[in-house]
Amino acid sequence: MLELKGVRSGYRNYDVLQDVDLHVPEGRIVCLLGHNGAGKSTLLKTAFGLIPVTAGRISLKGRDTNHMRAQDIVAAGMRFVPQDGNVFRGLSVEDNLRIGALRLEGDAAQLRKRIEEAYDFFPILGERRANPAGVLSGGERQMLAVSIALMTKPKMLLLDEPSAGLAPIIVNRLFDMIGTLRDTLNKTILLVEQNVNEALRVADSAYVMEEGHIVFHGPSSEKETIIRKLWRLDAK
Ligand SMILES: Nc1ncnc2c1ncn2[C@@H]1O[C@H](COP(=O)(O)OP(=O)(O)OP(=O)(O)O)[C@@H](O)[C@H]1O
Repeated sequence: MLELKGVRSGYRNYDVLQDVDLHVPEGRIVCLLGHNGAGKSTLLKTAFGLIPVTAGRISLKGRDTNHMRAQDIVAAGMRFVPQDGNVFRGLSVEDNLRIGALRLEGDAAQLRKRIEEAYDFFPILGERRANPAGVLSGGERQMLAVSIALMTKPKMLLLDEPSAGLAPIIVNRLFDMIGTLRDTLNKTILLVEQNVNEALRVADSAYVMEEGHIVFHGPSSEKETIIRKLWRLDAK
């Protein structure tokens, strides 16, 4: 579904990503792990067309997206859920969903259907539909952020640390929900996470990043090796 080959990208005059190869197969959850500043968010933003590629190639469903803008990447079937600022706090839950639907605004029946689908998937959002997003709990806000992205029926989601700041019990439910997105809605997901245990519980495979380089790629069952990589216990 998503393929990065030899990708370099970064900010102003320096590259953060260094020859990154990464593959997210269709219908799978792939998690991207690494310490703060390793380049994980930069990778997601690059894949979503928010940061230009200086070398290498990115493709989505076999189509080159290197020079595509984020809005065209959305149209091609991918949505990005950033870590912060992923909902309009002053707007109601329902208005957030409307905005998430982008160009569907003109088709009232389609829009209503998608909103109801969001409420079916997350009943708590239906109960809170008239509330401002700013009063939702952290977990509810993440559900809304994901639902906003789902409004255009993307095939692929990029999720940047969805569990940040959430209580452990909520984190557990959130990851169950991420697994359900794959298992019942057939979504393909690239997930950046600090919560290694929960991410590996639902992911099919994992990448570990260090200083802009991929230093490990393998199935999520190789948890011990992954943790050794993260703790830098392996000799380089
Ligand atoms: N807008 C920016 N301008 C310049 N440098 C940036 C910018 N955003 C990030 N960086 C730098 O790029 C490097 C990678 O940052 P990035 O946010 O991708 O890391 P990360 O692995 O997602 O970290 P975290 O887990 O803390 O979110 C860091 O050195 C960071 O300081």
